[in-house]
Amino acid sequence: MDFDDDIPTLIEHEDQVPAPDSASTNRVPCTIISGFLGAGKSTLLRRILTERHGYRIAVIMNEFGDTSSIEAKTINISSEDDPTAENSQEVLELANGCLCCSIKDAGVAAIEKLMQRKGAFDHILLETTGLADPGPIASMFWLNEEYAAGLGRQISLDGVVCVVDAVFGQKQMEEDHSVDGIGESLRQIACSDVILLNKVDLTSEEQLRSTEELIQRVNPSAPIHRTIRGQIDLAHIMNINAYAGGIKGLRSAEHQHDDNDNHDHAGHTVPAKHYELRGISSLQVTLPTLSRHRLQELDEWIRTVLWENRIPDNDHQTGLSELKVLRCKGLFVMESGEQYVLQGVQSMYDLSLIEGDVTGIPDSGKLVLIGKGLDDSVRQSLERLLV
Ligand SMILES: Nc1nc2c(ncn2[C@@H]2O[C@H](COP(=O)(O)OP(=O)(O)OP(=O)(O)O)[C@@H](O)[C@H]2O)c(=O)[nH]1
Repeated sequence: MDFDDDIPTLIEHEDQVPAPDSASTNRVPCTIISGFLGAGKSTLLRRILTERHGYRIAVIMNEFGDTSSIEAKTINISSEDDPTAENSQEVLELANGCLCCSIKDAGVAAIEKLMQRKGAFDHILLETTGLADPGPIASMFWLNEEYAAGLGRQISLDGVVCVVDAVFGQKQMEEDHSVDGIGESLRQIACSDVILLNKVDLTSEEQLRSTEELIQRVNPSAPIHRTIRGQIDLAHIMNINAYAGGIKGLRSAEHQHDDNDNHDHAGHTVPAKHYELRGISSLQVTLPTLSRHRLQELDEWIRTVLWENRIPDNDHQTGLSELKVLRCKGLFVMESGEQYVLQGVQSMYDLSLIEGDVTGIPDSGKLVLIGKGLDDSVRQSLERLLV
């Protein structure tokens, strides 16, 4: 089931995965696959490695696991600096043109080395371990896009996909503990751009709805797709451009419903929705059209929240353990007609002007924050800034 009709999303789904070179750059998009322990990440990736989809995808897995069912030849890619086996990579070349690479070093350098030896790919899928927080990994790739030289610049972060176990997912989320109150399964959901609710063959409709509701409370902006053994149209997880500043990915936002919007007491509309689950919460705010000055103020507000973990107009809230944004997305519509896209992961964020044709993009802006401590005081602070 998709929540696309009910909840706002900044991610577009297309019937076909767009041609790899249709993007404005020739960077190889990288999708991070996160997910709960045993939820079905490897099953999804193994399916992609064996299916005939016409794409040359490099799949980077934690371990090959049982690859005996996959027809592949092994290639050893050793480093020029270290021709001995120590830092070499073992790569499987699959019949459908995909490459499967098991890495101990999940860093950008390992992928660059792979690209140097085997040429560019149409797409890279990177599996994280079931206990990994995808936020820092996503930041690393994003940072790399900005600062890396050479090959590193050719990799761009496309999106983060989280595979959730339909049977145990709800329990995992409800029992998720950690020192700072946000356990790994909640972090994974919070940082995701797309959720796959997998193993739906093993549970009831009631359980599925209840799990979907919980997921939605943690991350209202990620579409949820139900899957069995990772069966998913690749267009839902590849080339989603979740971190790009372009207009792709924004058009579906016009289908958003705001039935439960809040109105402030002065009668102004700064509609907001707030959800919370075990310390992790999200805040969605519909934004009015912005003047340039207001945009600067909003930009400053976001920087303070992201970098100082506090709201700007509340000096008493030192908040380092209170307020923490894990993911933010936004669309800002200017009085001049210009539109800006905000993308943020952890403390990194990017505000970029949408260039070209903006037809079909909604005329009201939106800000979605996902993290910890996003309570009424944060919403009110935004209202004070915007109204
Ligand atoms: N019935 C059913 N079983 C599934 C489905 N998806 C995966 N499985 C099984 O669930 C088990 C775990 O799947 P994996 O793909 O290994 O899960 P994973 O997320 O990679 O696991 P870790 O890497 O250990 O976190 C395997 O035995 C799969 O065959 C599904 O949709 N339905």
